Amino acid sequence: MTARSAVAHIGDVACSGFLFDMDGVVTATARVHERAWTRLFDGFLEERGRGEAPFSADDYLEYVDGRPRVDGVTSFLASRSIEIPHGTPSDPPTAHTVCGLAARKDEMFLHELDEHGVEAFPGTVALIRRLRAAHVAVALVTASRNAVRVLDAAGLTDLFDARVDGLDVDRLSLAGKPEPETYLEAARRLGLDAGTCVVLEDALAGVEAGRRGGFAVVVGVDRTHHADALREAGADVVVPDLSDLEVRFAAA
Ligand SMILES: O=P(O)(O)OC[C@H]1O[C@@H](O)[C@H](O)[C@@H](O)[C@@H]1O
Repeated sequence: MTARSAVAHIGDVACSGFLFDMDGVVTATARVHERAWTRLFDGFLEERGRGEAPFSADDYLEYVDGRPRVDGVTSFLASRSIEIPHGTPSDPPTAHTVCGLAARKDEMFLHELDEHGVEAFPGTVALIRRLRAAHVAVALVTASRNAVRVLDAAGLTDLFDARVDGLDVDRLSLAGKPEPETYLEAARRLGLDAGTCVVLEDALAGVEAGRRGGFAVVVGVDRTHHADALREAGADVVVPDLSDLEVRFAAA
């Protein structure tokens, strides 16, 4: 539970906790994931040799973005009616299983990360710093199992009062986004009710999680021109960057 107890307003709504997704909201890593997924699935589809359509930007937004890694593989393969064995988490990246493909994708993602480093979005970092200065609670909620590595690389490790990541999803058997369980767990760790917290998300699955969880406000961050889809998934407010979000501060 956090000692922070102030509120900030979005419109007329008083919010005690701000729950930030990571990839695409805090750090510019959504595109890094998307590139790794595209290499993975295009390679996989080509190996099958059936002339199937390549993995597209829409496939990424619909089936993969925001979901835990293995769920991303399962969800995309199901969309193409492709069935392969699930395998086990210890499968090597060469295995022709769901877990093997997930391991292969992680190799590709980490390689890109090491090569290019991680950038944070200045508008998001500035908002988090204003919230912290005003004693409003902030948490990070990500499906990624690489959260610590990404935050460390961006120099943001100490910015959050609580963190729920892909390792927690496994350890606590939480259902990943689009289910609301990771966001609810973050609110619980802050000692707050979902109805007093804001969810800030760029992924359709994450916005959907915020809507299903009964959070006070769901903010969609539209960096890839999918504002309508974010609204349809349940975003109350859509902004191109969090520097555009109007937040008013007031004592609790
Ligand atoms: O593979 P990781 O680092 O555990 O991340 C899992 C997922 O995390 C989400 O935040 C990304 O939107 C997905 O693209 C990614 O697959």
